[in-house]
Amino acid sequence: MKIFKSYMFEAAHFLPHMPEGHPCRRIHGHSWKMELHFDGELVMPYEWVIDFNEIDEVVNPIWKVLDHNFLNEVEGLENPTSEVISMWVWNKIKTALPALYKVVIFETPEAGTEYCGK
Ligand SMILES: Nc1nc2c(c(=O)[nH]1)N=C([C@H](O)[C@H](O)COP(=O)(O)OP(=O)(O)OP(=O)(O)O)CN2
Ligand SMILES: [Zn+2]
Repeated sequence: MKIFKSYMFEAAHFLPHMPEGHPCRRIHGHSWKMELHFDGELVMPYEWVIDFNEIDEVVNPIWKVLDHNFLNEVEGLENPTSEVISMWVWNKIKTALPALYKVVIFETPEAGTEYCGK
C-alpha cells in the first residue's frame, strides 16, 4: 500500500554556478511543493500504513527550516537545485520514516525532481 503527504513552502534561492546575468543566478522565489511517498503494509487495527500525524511530527521541523527562508543559507543547500533539495529532505527524514520511498520536489507546477535514494 502506498500513501503520500504533501507540503508547500515559500522560499527564495539562486543558483551560484549559473553565469552572470542568467535569471537563475539572481535571487528569486518559488512556491515549492514537497511530496513524500511511503510504501508499507497496513498496520492493524488502524488499517493505515503510517499515521499522517506521525509524518508531520518528523517533517515539521524540516519544513520550518525551508519555509520563508533563503535556501542558499541553509547548511547543505548552498546550491539549491530541486535535485539537491530532494536529496537533502530524503537524508533528513529517511531514518525516522523508513517506509519513505520517494521525495518529489516541485520547483514550479511544471518542473521538479523525484528522488528515491539514488
Ligand atoms: N534540473 C534543474 N534545472 C533547473 C533548476 C533545477 O533546480 N534543476 N532550477 C532552475 C531555476 O531555479 C528556475 O527558477 C526554475 O526553472 P524553470 O522551470 O525554468 O522555471 P521558470 O518559471 O523560470 O521558467 P519558465 O520557462 O517560465 O517555465 C532552472 N533549471
Ligand atoms: Zn529557481
